[in-house]
Amino acid sequence: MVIEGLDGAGKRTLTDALTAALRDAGASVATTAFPRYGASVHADLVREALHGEHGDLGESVYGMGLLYALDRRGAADDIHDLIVGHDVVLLDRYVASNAAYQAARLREGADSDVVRWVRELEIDRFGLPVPDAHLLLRVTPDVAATRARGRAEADTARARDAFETDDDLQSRCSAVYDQLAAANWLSPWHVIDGADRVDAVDLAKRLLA
Ligand SMILES: Nc1ncnc2c1ncn2[C@@H]1O[C@H](COP(=O)(O)OP(=O)(O)OP(=O)(O)O)[C@@H](O)[C@H]1O
Ligand SMILES: Cc1cn([C@H]2C[C@H](O)[C@@H](COP(=O)(O)O)O2)c(=O)[nH]c1=O
Repeated sequence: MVIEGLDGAGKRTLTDALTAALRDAGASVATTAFPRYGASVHADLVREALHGEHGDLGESVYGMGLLYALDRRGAADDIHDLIVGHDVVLLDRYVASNAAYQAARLREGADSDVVRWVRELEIDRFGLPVPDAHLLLRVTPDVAATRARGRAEADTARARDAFETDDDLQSRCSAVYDQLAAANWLSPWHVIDGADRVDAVDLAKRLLA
């Protein structure tokens, strides 16, 4: 199960709450977040590029898309093992993040070459598992930006990066996410209203039903 949404939407917060609720209900749960900052050289290159290092690398849509994909490729065996060993595997961002953000950066939609490229590269060529479902944690770009700003003010180690500070990109990305959800891209998508606190206990019950 993949949790997707804009920067600052609350995915990490929901992942933590849902993990606790699922465990309380008796399920074995594993979680992973992408990019795997601090755990993969490709993810660390991404972070550095999003903070202005490595010349024009951060401007390259396909270059950045490939780095995100290589980060996940390095985790492919681990993800397969987690799926075998747990009732639920929660992924905080996955292949759909790459599709949404890179399409948004190119000012394209869900039906675009870059979205097809992401799928062919990550699923067909790298053999990453196809998720059973996506949860789109939907908030307006304004709400997401406010939350991301608040987080950066509270934690200086979490300074906003080039994608987070680009309001137009976040708006386009929100539109692409809606299109991916409407098309049930890769698997069924469930849209969750993230404007208020999500009831993780209720969500866990529905997921386990
Ligand atoms: N429902 C909510 N209402 C108000 N604030 C929230 C809510 N959910 C999360 N937050 C706060 O918003 C900020 C961003 O949340 P979080 O880190 O979970 O987002 P994220 O989607 O994982 O972000 P990113 O993709 O940028 O890592 C945090 O400070 C968090 O405490
Ligand atoms: C996994 C992934 C992420 N992105 C984008 C989305 C965010 O703006 C940044 C970093 O993610 P974080 O949640 O803020 O840590 O990268 C992407 O474009 N492609 C991906 O595959």
